[in-house]
Amino acid sequence: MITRFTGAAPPYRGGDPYADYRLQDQDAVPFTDLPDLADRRLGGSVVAASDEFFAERENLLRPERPAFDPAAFGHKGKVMDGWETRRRRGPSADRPHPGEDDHDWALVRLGVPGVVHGLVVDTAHFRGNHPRAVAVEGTATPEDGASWTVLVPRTEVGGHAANAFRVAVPRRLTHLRLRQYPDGGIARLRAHGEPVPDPEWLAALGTFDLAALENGGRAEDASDRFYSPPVHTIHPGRPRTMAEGWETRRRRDRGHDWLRYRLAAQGVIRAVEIDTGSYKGNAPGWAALSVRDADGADGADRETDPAGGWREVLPRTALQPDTVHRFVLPAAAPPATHARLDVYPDGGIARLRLYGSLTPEGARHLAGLARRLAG
Ligand SMILES: NC(=O)NC(NC(N)=O)C(=O)[O-]
Repeated sequence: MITRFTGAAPPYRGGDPYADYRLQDQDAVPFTDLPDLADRRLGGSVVAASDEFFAERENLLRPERPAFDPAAFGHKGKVMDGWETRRRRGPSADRPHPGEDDHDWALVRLGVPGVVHGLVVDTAHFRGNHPRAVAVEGTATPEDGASWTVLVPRTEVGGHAANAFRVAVPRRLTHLRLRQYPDGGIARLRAHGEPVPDPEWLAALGTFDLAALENGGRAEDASDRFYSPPVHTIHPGRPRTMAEGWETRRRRDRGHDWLRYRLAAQGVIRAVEIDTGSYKGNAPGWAALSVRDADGADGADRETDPAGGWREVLPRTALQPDTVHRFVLPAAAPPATHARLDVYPDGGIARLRLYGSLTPEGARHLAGLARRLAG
């Protein structure tokens, strides 16, 4: 466990409900840079729960920060932005307390299967009604009789806190089981990790988006994360608002902003879609795309190459606001494992789609990875 919070938080006394929220220094939770594989926007779902009397299980995967309205009460009690079960009782008048192992559970299907490196069990706003302890298991075979691997053993947690756990289980998981002892409320569950695509599916598709998170792509880094994170650009679908893309702050220097991606595996990009959807007064003026092959023979020359191994495949090109731009790349585009989008001078990018196919080397790499992580 990374954070060490236990016990209840003080009752809410008015003012900012986050003023006394317990979150250790973000730097102590390094895995939150990795995408949340359970994110609802990626298709994550809470498919079942033992109980959800006070608050619905689906709240667990909502992407936004949990909200608290002190005045909101419904027919079932205080309206809570999380998953909250009723209070458990013992079997009889002389044994009024729940048994030692009594607990509630929720079953989560990840939006994107992959290796989970860290979990956050967020009890925001559950101050006197948070669980005493939690446990999390994972599997890739959720049907009856599935074998579950322990990711987090039963551990005491605190109320109104970000309870963070490092996970060291090198397996491709599709489902998680969250247990709370003996009952209570959990606002959010975040499962940060690396997506691991199904190589058979990608082979059947042939040509697909090599950058998409659901296909195993990653937004590795970006020049700016002021308004929104770079991972948004490889989410599925089109964004409905500016908040669902990647937007930089206004630059006041002579530089420019950029996004760097790791592709699903070594592949050849043939068609590029740059979407400035919703960015109307703040779309970049121009964009250029470069690729690099970290697996290829030219890797050795990278140290001496002034471009660091990057090859431009789309020269600096004007962009329109709120538009999907499509570019067909020259037939001779080089194989690549990474891509970089430079935007000039700053602005918002809603989505980047890099359609292409795996090289035989890339396909072999993904098949080997899936085999090793099948466990
Ligand atoms: N004030 C509460 O939150 N009480 C109860 N919970 C809800 N949601 O009403 C409870 O028993 O935990």
